Amino acid sequence: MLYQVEMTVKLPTDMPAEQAADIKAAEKSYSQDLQRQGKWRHLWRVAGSYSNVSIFDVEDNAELQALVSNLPLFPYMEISVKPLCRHPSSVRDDYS
Ligand SMILES: O=C(O)C[C@H]1C=CC(=O)O1
Repeated sequence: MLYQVEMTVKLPTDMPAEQAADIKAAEKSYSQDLQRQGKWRHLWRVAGSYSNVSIFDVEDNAELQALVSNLPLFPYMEISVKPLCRHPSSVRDDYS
């Protein structure tokens, strides 16, 4: 199943810079691993913000919840999720 996930990062303003850098590095590694597995299909920055729009390709709601809740930045993000299905006018044949 495909999901559009929008994540907005809100780190506490008093978080020490080194701690923030460590969490961001862990997040990068985790997200790149999921991208290489094909589970995190797209990752786009929303211009002018500390938000991203992502497309996840996972088995079901439970797998999405497991992956997203393990994000190192999860405690510091607002997240919205929209389930996607194929558009009848789409000419693409590389996804279901
Ligand atoms: O920067 C972000 O949008 C948050 C998060 C998503 C992937 C990643 O490396 O960081």
